[in-house]
Amino acid sequence: MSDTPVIAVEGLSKVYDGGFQALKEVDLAIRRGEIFALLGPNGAGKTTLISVICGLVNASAGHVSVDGYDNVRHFREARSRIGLVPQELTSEAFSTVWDTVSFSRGLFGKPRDPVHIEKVLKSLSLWDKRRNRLITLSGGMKRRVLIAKALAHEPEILFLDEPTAGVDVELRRDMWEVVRGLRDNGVTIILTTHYIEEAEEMADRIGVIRAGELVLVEEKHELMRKLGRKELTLHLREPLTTVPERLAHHDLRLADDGHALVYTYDGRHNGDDDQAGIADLLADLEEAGIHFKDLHTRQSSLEEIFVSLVREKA
Ligand SMILES: Nc1ncnc2c1ncn2[C@@H]1O[C@H](COP(=O)(O)OP(=O)(O)OP(=O)(O)O)[C@@H](O)[C@H]1O
Repeated sequence: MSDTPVIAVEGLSKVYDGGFQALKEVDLAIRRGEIFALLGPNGAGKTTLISVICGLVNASAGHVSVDGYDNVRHFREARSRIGLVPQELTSEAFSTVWDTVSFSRGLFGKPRDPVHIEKVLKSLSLWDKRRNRLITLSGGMKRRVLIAKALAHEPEILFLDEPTAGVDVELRRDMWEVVRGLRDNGVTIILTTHYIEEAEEMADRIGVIRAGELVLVEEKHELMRKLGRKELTLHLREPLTTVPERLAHHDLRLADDGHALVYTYDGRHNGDDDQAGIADLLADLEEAGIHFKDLHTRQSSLEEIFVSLVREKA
């Protein structure tokens, strides 16, 4: 993986006609070969950001370079490196899979290359359906056709706008496999999603956009480690009505009508600190004569982290 970002966004702002500012001085560097998930509430500016990077919407200020090419001055070079997967198939209902995908390649001025189209269709398990008209395909296959179209001109970078919006769980997992496969073949992937689970499952890095500002860009694991909270739940033999005074210095609360004690600790202090905290707690419990019959731990999900982040910045 080279160090030069495959996409460099600098000081990008967008004010739409009418004066609405949808992006505010966004800086972002996408690494070659990564899966980057852009998260944000409705109207945060995700689609605007993608559209500006892809050259579909003009920026009001700032620059974007794609593989070293300025996306305005060298639009063709920049755009040819990008595949864009929209949410839905428009028109073309009566074309065949093969024709639709081949046509997309032509739009980028690339010479016909049946071998490449065959490779793309096979990689997306669409080969058997190549003679089918789009109207005869299932929802999942149509989504695959969208990806095939975006890959027809051999882009290095693939943007997926809400790749699994409104699809069932099985198809979602299936799409995740497809996207991972593309990444394994060296394609850089940028996806927007409302499903935090999707980012948690797939992304190497996560960017959170809120009201046009990129409020955070972080390695997924780092984000979960830094902001994640951990919980230890002790299921008690005898229920308690209050947390005993001698345990008050631990961060404890009662749950399950006094049948459980929940100890919350910070994901930040992984390691010795926590070990000491839990060991102290257990010793104090023993001394207080509180016995438990079972315990379990959990770590906060990206969803919880995200909700607290968006709330924090509000
Ligand atoms: N052509 C336009 N003219 C004026 N305002 C626009 C235009 N397109 C988008 N906006 C506004 O810019 C803001 C960002 O929109 P954008 O579509 O980028 O958000 P998003 O994060 O993709 O949202 P969603 O998750 O709902 O798709 C919104 O307030 C939207 O109303």
